[in-house]
Amino acid sequence: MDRSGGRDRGAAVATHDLTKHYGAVVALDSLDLEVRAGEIFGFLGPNGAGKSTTIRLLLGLVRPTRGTATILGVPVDDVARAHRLVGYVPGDVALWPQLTGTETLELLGNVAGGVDAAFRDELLERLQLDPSPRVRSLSKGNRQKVALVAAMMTRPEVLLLDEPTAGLDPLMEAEFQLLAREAAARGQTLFLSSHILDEVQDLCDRVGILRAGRLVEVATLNDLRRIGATKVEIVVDGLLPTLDDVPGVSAVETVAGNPGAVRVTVTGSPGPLLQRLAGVPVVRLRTEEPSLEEIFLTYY
Ligand SMILES: Nc1ncnc2c1ncn2[C@@H]1O[C@H](COP(=O)(O)OP(=O)(O)OP(=O)(O)O)[C@@H](O)[C@H]1O
Repeated sequence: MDRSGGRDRGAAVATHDLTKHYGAVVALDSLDLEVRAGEIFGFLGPNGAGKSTTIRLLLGLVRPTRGTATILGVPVDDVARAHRLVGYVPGDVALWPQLTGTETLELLGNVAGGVDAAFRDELLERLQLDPSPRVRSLSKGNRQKVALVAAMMTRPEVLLLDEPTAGLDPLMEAEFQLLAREAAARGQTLFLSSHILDEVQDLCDRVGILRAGRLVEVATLNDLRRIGATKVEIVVDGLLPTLDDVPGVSAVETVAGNPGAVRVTVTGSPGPLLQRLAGVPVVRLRTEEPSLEEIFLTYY
């Protein structure tokens, strides 16, 4: 979905052959990715897949072994310019323990510039964060909220968020989702890493799936659902036609005790199966869509 309001600003995030080795470990292997301006892009993968490494590379916090990355056309190694365009929440939020939340936001706001104080206060209220205690005495979830407010309060063009809702309770997670949608509606781009499918499935336009440092898929969630195999149970009155050779049909299982019943798995269009069943007295046809969880497990 294009939420950029028709503005054509090119790719918000673009990487080419982006690669990071740590000794013998290939944390990220030749990533080619384009995230469009104004989209909410989910970056999914199991622990250790390379999500945080990618975000650190985009922030210029680590240097690539090979390859390039840009934020709205600005090379990420031009740190001063690139950081004017981004807000971020790191995976392991590290803040100054001796400062209060308010002081932290003031400090980070001075560095970033362009803080809208009214919007910052709205964020604090909506995330129900009292920023007056010292950071050292804040819970993990509340520290996460400080980082979220700091990332969002300047309304940056691009938000790079590494597991942004880690430690938030479900109510606050829902509020974060609202804030993320509002940001995208304003034309901001969100790049959201997560290993939790639920977190991205309601929010993201497209997702990239990373496994062991390699991008294995980039697709909309609807496309992913279509890629998955649908289970179909068919009951006919009489003899079943042969189904093994129907294009897209696999895992044909008969049902014990019922010679007219069969379970099959269909990938892609169900058309060929329906053609084969034309003229057969079908008494029951039940389909079961794959859950996104099942689809993701096939990638992981
Ligand atoms: N500083 C480092 N030194 C050595 N190896 C590292 C370093 N940082 C990351 N790695 C390795 O690179 C790989 C990718 O790690 P990364 O933190 O990017 O994964 P991730 O997808 O963010 O995982 P998680 O969901 O657990 O945060 C892992 O094998 C990790 O052990």
